[in-house]
Amino acid sequence: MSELIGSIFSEAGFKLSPEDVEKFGVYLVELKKWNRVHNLTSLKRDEDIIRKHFLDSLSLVNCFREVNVDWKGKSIADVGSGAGFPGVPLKIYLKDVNLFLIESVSKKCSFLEYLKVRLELDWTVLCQRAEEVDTKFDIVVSRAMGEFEEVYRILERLARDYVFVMKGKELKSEWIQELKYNACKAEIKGLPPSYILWKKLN
Ligand SMILES: C[S@@+](CC[C@H](N)C(=O)[O-])C[C@H]1O[C@@H](n2cnc3c(N)ncnc32)[C@H](O)[C@@H]1O
Repeated sequence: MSELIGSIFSEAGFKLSPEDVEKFGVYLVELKKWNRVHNLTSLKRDEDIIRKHFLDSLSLVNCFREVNVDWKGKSIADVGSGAGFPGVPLKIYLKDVNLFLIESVSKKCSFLEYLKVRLELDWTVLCQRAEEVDTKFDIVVSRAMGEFEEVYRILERLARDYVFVMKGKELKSEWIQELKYNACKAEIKGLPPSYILWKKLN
């Protein structure tokens, strides 16, 4: 298992420490265990979970680098985090970020609270609808929370500096021209190319 995790990440250019590999291993085991009772992910195979959830979440790191985002010590909110994507892989890899996971479904919040203890990491779970959160965060990230046209305002209201939305393969010109978003093209070995929309607010 550790070998598979290490090799998938290193092939894609992410060097993980043995501790990080172990944390991703525990995450995988717990996700599959909880998935037997709660529907947290439709993916069943280890390799699919590692690539499509863990590695895909880290495509944000490449976009942060491309945009020159200084994430160290910053607050990052993952909105509609579900089983922790992309926030938890970001926390494992970046470490020095103050992570908030916003998720409205209580069984998913319970998983995120449990996972924090199992991984011996620190983050805050805000178990409520994002529309009801009245704090601002330096960086707001989100994956698969809903239609872009419906979520971008919710995300921008929560962000002090940046919004990053993982959009997959879809990119509409109006998001760039009318809503003034920019796009990173994530090309990570082992994953189909995908877009991350981003906007600097200040
Ligand atoms: C399709 S899942 C994606 C989960 C995760 N981001 C991922 O990429 O695997 C969408 C998640 O967003 C949550 N969600 C949707 N709208 C929300 C809102 N307004 N506030 C908080 N959570 C929301 C849902 O409960 C669900 O867990």
